[in-house]
Amino acid sequence: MSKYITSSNGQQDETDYFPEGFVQLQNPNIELMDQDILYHLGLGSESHDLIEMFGDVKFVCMGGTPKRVEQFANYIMEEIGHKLPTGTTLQDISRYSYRYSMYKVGPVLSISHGMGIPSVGILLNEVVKLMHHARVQDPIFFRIGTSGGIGVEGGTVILSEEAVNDELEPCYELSVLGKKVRRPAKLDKKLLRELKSLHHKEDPYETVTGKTMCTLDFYEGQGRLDGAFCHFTEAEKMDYLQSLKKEGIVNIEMESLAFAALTHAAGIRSAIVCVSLLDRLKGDQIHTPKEVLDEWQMRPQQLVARYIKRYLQMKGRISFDKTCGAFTCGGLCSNGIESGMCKEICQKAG
Ligand SMILES: O=P(O)(O)O[C@H]1O[C@H](CO)[C@@H](O)[C@H]1O
Ligand SMILES: O=c1cc[nH]c(=O)[nH]1
Repeated sequence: MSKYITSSNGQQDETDYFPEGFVQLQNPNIELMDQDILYHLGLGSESHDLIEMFGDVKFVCMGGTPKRVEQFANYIMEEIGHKLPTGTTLQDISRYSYRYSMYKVGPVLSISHGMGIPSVGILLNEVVKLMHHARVQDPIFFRIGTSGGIGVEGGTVILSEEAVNDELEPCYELSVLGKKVRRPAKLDKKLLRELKSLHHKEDPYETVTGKTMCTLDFYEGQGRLDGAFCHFTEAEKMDYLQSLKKEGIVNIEMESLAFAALTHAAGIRSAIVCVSLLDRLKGDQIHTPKEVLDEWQMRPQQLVARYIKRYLQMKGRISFDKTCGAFTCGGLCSNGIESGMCKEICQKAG
């Protein structure tokens, strides 16, 4: 029988947020090991000084392809005005793993996760351990992805409220020692609101929120008629997609369940920002020209970059008021900026 993982306080679906904000592992074995080899990242806790290399990380941004995460690394470098040491260029830190690509730009890590739950699941195990070994405090994870919209035009940016499986449950199921273990696939609600508030009226596209369905396949698994295998009719497909729409599903992709569940289980705040590549109620094949798709894929990156920039700007403006003995954010808190963000920075500064 399936069961929910329970946290140490015995609650069914809550994870503990550890006091100092360090990422804790829910695995006592790791501390007993002489070294921890992060095999798929090409890193290790003894072979590399992980605190020195990654201790200042605040944001971990993930996307499916090596190209996208390299592009995001270059883009965020421009946006936050990060300068590389003279004579150096951006390097793929995980290049010798031949699995994933990872770039570091100041407090931002940009990492490719490949396609599907197994690939993102393996990566998350190692990145969560990396955060732990590097003693990173309160990291925020983003998935910057693509998806098929349901009643949502191509080019629309979609913020996931929750990730659901194909039975529409917000639940990631994994077989552990032959038994099904279920973990709640929860995303951070406040982060979602903050991201939503960063959509600009002038943006030439819509930003919508809703449930994201995560599947194990791109073709039959997403009700496509154009795979190598198909034993259902167009009418059956349309009935199915319309039923998803009625349930509040706005897009379909292939990593959100594991991403939401594993970040939540690790006590890490996370959000998923995808662009829709097409409206699945209108077709299956992606006809849009490559240059247009490339521009669309920048849209989730822009939103996440706005969040990161604002966070860093606000952090830079925190000062200590000697008169009242409190940290102030240059008046930002009272100027309509999402107060949660200020509070988090203030608390950390304090
Ligand atoms: O665009 P990314 O982030 O790779 O993700 C989406 O694209 C892939 C399918 O083309 C799946 O992995 C799906 O989740
Ligand atoms: O339809 C789509 C488009 C991108 N990614 C998916 O998983 N499905």
